[in-house]
Amino acid sequence: MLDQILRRSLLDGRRAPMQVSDECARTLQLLTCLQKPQVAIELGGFVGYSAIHIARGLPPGGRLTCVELDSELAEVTRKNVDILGLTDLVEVVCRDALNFLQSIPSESVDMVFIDADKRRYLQYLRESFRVLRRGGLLIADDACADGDYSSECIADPDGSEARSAIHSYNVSVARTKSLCSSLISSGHGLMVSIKAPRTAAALPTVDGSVEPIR
Ligand SMILES: C[S@@+](CC[C@H](N)C(=O)[O-])C[C@H]1O[C@@H](n2cnc3c(N)ncnc32)[C@H](O)[C@@H]1O
Repeated sequence: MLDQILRRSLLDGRRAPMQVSDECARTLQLLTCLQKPQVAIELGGFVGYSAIHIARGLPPGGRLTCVELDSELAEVTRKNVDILGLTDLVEVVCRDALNFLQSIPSESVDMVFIDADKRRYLQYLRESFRVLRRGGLLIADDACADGDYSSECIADPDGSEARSAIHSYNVSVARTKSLCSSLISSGHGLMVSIKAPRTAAALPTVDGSVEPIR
């Protein structure tokens, strides 16, 4: 059923497939099951494939907000979520991901999955770090930076800006003592980080350096 939905959503040939791999989707579902988030956020919905897997891993009472900039894709995601009977669990918001994150109160979110504009990964990191509660889970797709990003952004035709931003993201999470991170090699790589449950010592900055928490 899920495969049929995905195939139908891509069939018109206007969209290059950019959803996570099947293996990655299962890993996301598994991580969601383990984290048991009440409040989860996904940045970059596309046609809803990863959103559906995250939603399937949610505990009772848990909700996912899926943020997608493209109104047509947001509508396709809504439709696909509805076909699978997950409408009560997923809200699809048509909005810029960074702008959305900036509107969220600090330490109010249990899980963030980053998969929107690759060039903005460091900004997403900083805002996600702020909105995550201690013990919150942060997952970033494409951590191996080995995908073809040429179809994702007209302003970055060879994907070099995307690759460089992902690299800076990886360096930044590795240097941030208040994040415990590890790379899972599903698909193009999932960088998985937990915000330290105890006193945070430092937070990431947009240039990849680390500054102490005041
Ligand atoms: C790689 S796809 C997401 C795939 C999806 N997570 C999945 O696995 O099924 C990236 C998506 O991010 C969306 N996007 C790009 N820039 C964005 C932005 N600034 N804010 C929100 N969404 C954005 C694109 O329209 C695209 O649908």
